[in-house]
Amino acid sequence: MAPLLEVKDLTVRFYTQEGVVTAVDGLSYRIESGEKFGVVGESGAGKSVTALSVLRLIDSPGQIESGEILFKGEDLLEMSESEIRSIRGNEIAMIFQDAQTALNPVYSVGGQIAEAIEHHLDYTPEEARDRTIQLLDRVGIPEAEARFSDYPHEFSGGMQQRAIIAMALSCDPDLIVADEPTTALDVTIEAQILDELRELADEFDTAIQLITHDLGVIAEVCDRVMVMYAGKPVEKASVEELYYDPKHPYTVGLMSSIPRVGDGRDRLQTIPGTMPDLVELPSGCSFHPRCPFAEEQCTRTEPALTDVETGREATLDTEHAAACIEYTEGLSQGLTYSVEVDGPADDAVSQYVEGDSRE
Ligand SMILES: Nc1ncnc2c1ncn2[C@@H]1O[C@H](COP(=O)(O)OP(=O)(O)OP(=O)(O)O)[C@@H](O)[C@H]1O
Repeated sequence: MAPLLEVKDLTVRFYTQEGVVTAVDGLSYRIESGEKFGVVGESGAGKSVTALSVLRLIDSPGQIESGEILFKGEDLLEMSESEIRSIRGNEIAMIFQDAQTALNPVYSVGGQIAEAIEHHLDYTPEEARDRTIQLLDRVGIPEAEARFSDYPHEFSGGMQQRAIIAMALSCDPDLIVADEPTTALDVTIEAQILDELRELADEFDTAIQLITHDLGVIAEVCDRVMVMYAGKPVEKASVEELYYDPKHPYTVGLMSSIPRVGDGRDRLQTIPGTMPDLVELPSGCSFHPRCPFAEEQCTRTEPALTDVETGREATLDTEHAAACIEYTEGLSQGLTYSVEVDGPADDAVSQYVEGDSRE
């Protein structure tokens, strides 16, 4: 059976007055049926553009330049507008950060969900209403039946986001693309909603592509993760591997921004510097100007995404891949640093935070 989603060599550009922005550059990844796949990186990494591409929602001045987006083996980029519309909201649902734009203020919350169910699943109005109430209840809305007719403004932000999740699940999609679904919420509510999202997606066997700038959110929900920097994947691994054995210096830097229980800090250090201008990327490895481990050759050589075990170029089947010259095949000596950690990356993180590069 074909994998649920396979993105191959996707490149997306925006033609702006400042120049041509390559927001996504030769990106490939795969999501298996039922899998929870995280995409993480700072603002401007190309996460949202990737998500919008999967839904074929890139508008001018943006353009999908090349690549394939295979959904159950069929290329979404080759489909007609009407074919893609029947997939959107039906087989692939989406959840965005801003609930306000997803819920129409002039219709009741329950009414909107029920209408989507009637339309997509061919239910009678009564069946759709019952299923809506069940779903609202399942996502944790108290007295779901009584609240069916409430308008969006009568829901708190957290409840609105729960309703959006109910809406996304209502048509039993195979894939939910969730872009920063809980960023606007308070941390406790965020954790509850992420738990529910994960639980419901497991129950319905729905795959998730979860986009976030927060590795803590990935840990709550995902099985596998792709770290993006300046439009490219810099590391791909299972969540466990990524946390216990991160290979790319950027990943380690992102870890230093996860708040830890008991460390007394709220949001911690962020990686010094900012994402480069995507119109004119630095030479060599795009991350080198911010990398505390960078050496001269990092300014000249752009590292391919490499299997960290074999040193060969990564494929979609590679378990753990990183795009750092440290892992590139043929490098006679490698770099002198190593990001090796026993615990959850603590040593490497503190090394990073202190700006202390290797010997
Ligand atoms: N409509 C647009 N017009 C021009 N450039 C755009 C547009 N949308 C995105 N871009 C470019 O693509 C880059 C990647 O954007 P994207 O929204 O995917 O980043 P992101 O990783 O999702 O960050 P964020 O968390 O801020 O959304 C941006 O830095 C910007 O340069």
